[in-house]
Amino acid sequence: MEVRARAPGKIILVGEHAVVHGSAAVAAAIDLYTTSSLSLLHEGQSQTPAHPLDWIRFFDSFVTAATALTAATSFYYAGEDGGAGAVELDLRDSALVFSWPCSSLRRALGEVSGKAGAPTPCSPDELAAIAKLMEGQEIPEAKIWLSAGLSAFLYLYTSILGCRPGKVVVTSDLPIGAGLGSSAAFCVSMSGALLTAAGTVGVGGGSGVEEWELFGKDDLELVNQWAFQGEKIIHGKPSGIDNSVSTFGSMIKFKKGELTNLKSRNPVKMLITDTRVGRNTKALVAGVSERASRHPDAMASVFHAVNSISEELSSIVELAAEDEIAITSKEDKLAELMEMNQGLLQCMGVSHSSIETVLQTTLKYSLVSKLTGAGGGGCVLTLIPTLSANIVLEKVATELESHGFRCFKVEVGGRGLQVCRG
Ligand SMILES: Nc1ncnc2c1ncn2[C@@H]1O[C@H](COP(=O)(O)OP(=O)(O)OP(=O)(O)O)[C@@H](O)[C@H]1O
Ligand SMILES: C[C@@](O)(CCO)CC(=O)[O-]
Ligand SMILES: [Mg+2]
Repeated sequence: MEVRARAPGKIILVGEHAVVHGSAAVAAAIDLYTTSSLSLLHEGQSQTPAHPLDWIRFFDSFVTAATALTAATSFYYAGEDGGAGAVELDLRDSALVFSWPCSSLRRALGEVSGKAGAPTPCSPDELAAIAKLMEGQEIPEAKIWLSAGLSAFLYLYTSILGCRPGKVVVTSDLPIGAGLGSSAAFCVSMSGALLTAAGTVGVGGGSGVEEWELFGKDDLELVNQWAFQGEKIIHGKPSGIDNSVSTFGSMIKFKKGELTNLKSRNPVKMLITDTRVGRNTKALVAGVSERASRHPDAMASVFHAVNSISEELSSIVELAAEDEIAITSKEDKLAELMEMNQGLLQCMGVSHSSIETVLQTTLKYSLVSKLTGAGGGGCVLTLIPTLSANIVLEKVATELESHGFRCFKVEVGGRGLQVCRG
């Protein structure tokens, strides 16, 4: 049985960081996805490549990448394990394969049997056991940041399916660690695939034809709860906004765990600029919390101001959906609110010289930008007004790319988690 689940990345229009401290924020799904494809294996089933092309890929990676050593070791382990098999994670875009023999998982985590209902948070003991299981993996130094994603994977896999053998292949359109919610899309697609394979969600679904299915609200709620636990392993203290918008899609207002769906008739258009400056959400979120504990009153005022901006922006989106304000007036207001939010993100200490370069460049063309996600580098949003000429867009993108940045346009407010069974 193969289950594929895909979950979108997101943009945060306003409210990042402040949302961790209880303010409202507004986010929307984008049309870039992470896909997790899960195949369950029977105990004793061989994990060596079945298809001749897979053997070619296997040997190719063996000679070209040191990481293939890990893959090779995993096949050896699968044999040593008395044929009991392994749990394998193939990160296709990074050309890295990780594998854990089921016997090692059982030794480290005990006889976990898998869980059908709501998640139990990963305990400190479990986290320590997972950290030990990571020691055997050869993660290239330049990609050491992957270890957080691998830990979230091991937690989700073993908690939902127990220590039974299986293989998950992950591919993604999203830049990783750049503010577009790659960690949430990873956790949502993984939880969606695992819970579907466990028969916990999507029961009765599946038309027998290979097509993308949407889940009902209760199933999505459950996937979202599991994905949030995965996000906690990667982020430390997530607000839950990223996994919620990745699971449910659309445009949402999010405050203290409460989600409001925002109807949006004329979705906003955004240019995204990836500064290609690497950053880490966990560290940036911790940095803002430290600033808040050094200056509690000042930061409370900053978070309060962000809350007002998010509330105002969400009511403008809703009024525009009901045709109560014209699209151009809506865009002027959104641009001003985004500009104000960017100033407050600078107060929080999460901007970066590369982000400032994007802001100054787009301002030359009278376009407003703000960072999106955790900041510190990563991606910047530029609002594209309906009436802006294509030639202006081309010029601004060319100038941004001359700085070494990468620009792309996204569709905003699309679908959340989708699943396909093969
Ligand atoms: N496709 C993937 N494969 C493996 N790990 C992934 C993948 N996508 C994300 N991750 C994990 O998530 C981490 C990036 O998460 P992080 O929260 O720092 O950035 P982000 O989610 O892209 O941005 P933001 O949280 O600001 O929206 C990576 O370092 C990795 O551990
Ligand atoms: C920085 C942050 O507000 C958004 C990251 O996309 C963190 C969070 O809400 O979990
Ligand atoms: Mg993230």
